[in-house]
Amino acid sequence: MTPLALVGLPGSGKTTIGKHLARRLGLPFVDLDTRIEQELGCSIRAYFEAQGEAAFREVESSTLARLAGEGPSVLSTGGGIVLLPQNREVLRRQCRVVYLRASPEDLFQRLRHDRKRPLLQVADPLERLRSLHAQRAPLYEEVAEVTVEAGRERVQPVVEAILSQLGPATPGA
Ligand SMILES: Nc1ncnc2c1ncn2[C@@H]1O[C@H](COP(=O)(O)OP(=O)(O)O)[C@@H](O)[C@H]1O
Ligand SMILES: O=C(O)C1=C[C@@H](OP(=O)(O)O)[C@@H](O)[C@H](O)C1
Ligand SMILES: [Mg+2]
Repeated sequence: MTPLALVGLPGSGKTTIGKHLARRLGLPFVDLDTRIEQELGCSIRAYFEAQGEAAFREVESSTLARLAGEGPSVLSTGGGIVLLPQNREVLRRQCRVVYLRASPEDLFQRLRHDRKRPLLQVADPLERLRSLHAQRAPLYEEVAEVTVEAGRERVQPVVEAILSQLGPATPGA
């Protein structure tokens, strides 16, 4: 059985929804960013600031490749996981992928006071979210088997929408 991977922009709920979904399916929950932080021994924001984004992407890519081969789980990724082609290949071939779709405006409302996300620590985070959305939405769509609206719905209805769209072949169901 393959991992169920959640993709989407920062704040779309990958970590939050992933925990609920894993509990519902009786599967282990793995948050890629948390795993990376444990392995690096520092926060992603600190690593970004010290080593730069390219170094983070390398660590992220090798961690994804390893976790995707570890068996069934709900795997919450980071928002930039789709940037490298090799990650898209791993997601397409080795995972069932759910895209949590949300508008930059809704995400800005959620994240305006959040200080953990390095890419949003800029003068105009809404503009940054708009440009991340323009760049990444086609990439999320390219890897996703299922897309659910996650910007305005509460957590539980998003979980139900995912389960009903994935259907009976859902791992662990
Ligand atoms: N469907 C939702 N409705 C309301 N708040 C949400 C929803 N999904 C996530 N949140 C909140 O938004 C913030 C970002 O969620 P998070 O799960 O960290 O997103 P991601 O992992 O995609 O960056 C958290 O404070 C979380 O509680
Ligand atoms: O969008 C991105 O490029 C990133 C999103 C973050 O995860 P979330 O999507 O959970 O915020 C984290 O992986 C890192 O800060 C980079
Ligand atoms: Mg997250």
